[in-house]
Amino acid sequence: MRGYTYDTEARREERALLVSLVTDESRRSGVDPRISLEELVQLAETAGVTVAGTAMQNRDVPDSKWFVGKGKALELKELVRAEELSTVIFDQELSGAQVRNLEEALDAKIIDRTQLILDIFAGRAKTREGILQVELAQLTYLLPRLSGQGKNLSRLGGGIGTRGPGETKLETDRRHIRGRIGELKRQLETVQAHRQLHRERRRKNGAVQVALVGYTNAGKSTLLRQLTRADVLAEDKLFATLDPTSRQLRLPSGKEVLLTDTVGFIQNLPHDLVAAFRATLEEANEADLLLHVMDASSPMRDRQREVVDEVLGELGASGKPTLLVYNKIDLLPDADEELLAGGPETLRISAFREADMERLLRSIEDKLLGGVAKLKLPASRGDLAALAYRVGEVLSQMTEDDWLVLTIRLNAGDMEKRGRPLLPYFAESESSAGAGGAGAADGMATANAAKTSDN
Ligand SMILES: Nc1nc2c(ncn2[C@@H]2O[C@H](COP(=O)(O)OP(=O)(O)OP(=O)(O)O)[C@@H](O)[C@H]2O)c(=O)[nH]1
Ligand SMILES: [Mg+2]
Repeated sequence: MRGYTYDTEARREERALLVSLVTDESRRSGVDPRISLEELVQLAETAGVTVAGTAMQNRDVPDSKWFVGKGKALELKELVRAEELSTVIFDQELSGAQVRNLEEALDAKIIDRTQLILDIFAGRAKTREGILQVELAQLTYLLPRLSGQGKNLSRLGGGIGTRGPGETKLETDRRHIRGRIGELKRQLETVQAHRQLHRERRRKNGAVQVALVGYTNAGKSTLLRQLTRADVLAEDKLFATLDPTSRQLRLPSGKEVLLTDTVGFIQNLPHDLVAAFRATLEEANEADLLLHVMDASSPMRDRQREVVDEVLGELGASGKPTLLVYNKIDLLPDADEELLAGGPETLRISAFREADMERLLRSIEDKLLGGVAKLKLPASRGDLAALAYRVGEVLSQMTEDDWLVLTIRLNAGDMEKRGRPLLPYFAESESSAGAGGAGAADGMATANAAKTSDN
């Protein structure tokens, strides 16, 4: 039998066959199995595997022993032998028993979609939190698959590449793994509490936060780089980004906001995994505005958009002010561009066009700034005037007798945090661009009316 230890060299030489089983259940899910398999090819390539070919089988339900039908298993065995393949990767999740049976029968390493994604994550996590999360997800995946039988556990742990729950850890028993899971959870709690503190401090400082979210490979990191001139890794690979990266972003008015890149989403991501990355995605949850970046050139773009919306829903971030950004428009023929769904809140851009970046910045600003309002302050209250400059952009300023009249384009978020002393002085509010802005501006007008009737 093969020894399943992999170094980078071996990883490069890995040649795999990719297999998808189409069942009644998967047909009901509405996910096109060919598109999913196509994505599996990209995932495998991202993991450094050479894809030798793909195969599909239709069956009402998976075979409990072999997952695919027995005849298909024999066919695969023949292929593995003839093509000298090292690995067979399945597009669906396999049970521990199925992995063992197939490994024995095909004499190849068997990996499923989840494990492949976990392997990619393991190779890419950089921060302590990311590394802990990946190990936790890997062990959670592994545990129910260790159904006794005294097999060498390292065989199950041997995914693509060597990182992840290292072989030494896996040679020990389940109890050890459970212990490790508990330990990882505790460590994560500490790291996350720390991050929470950090976030709260950021909030207190009044930093307005914008988060880039979207399907993997949509161009989020590229946009972060183009918009902030930051040196951020962007690659034509799935899951290039695992750890959230934040950079200062200067809007056209000169206002600075914090722009955060997040891990990309993918369909059929097991729930455990989503949970594992929940903390990372909390950055999205905390944001004042989401930029939902889509790859307009992908034939799967509508499905991808749904997947992202679903995950955002699970995170409790669905109601957030969101700007839909169709990216990579340069790859589309003009005629196709019109087919893109979306209303006035939708932007069509190419990350590589300077003019589009300026347009995007303006849209972010419009979306963030909650509307225009007039503020009438007693000229003696210079302290309040200073505050006014901090809650938005002052568009004009004039004096009327003993009053100072300011027209301000408000930032709704800031207003809530720091604008309380100003509330009674707002004379009127005009148009409001942002979602949160309308409410805030109304509130101010009302507060003013109450004040006026007092006098
Ligand atoms: N043609 C074209 N390519 C783009 C555009 N934006 C990004 N790309 C390319 O798309 C690929 C993926 O970009 P990334 O920025 O890494 O994507 P991401 O959304 O951060 O991906 P993950 O971190 O994997 O979730 C890279 O090769 C980019 O150069 C665009 O507007 N036009
Ligand atoms: Mg990225």
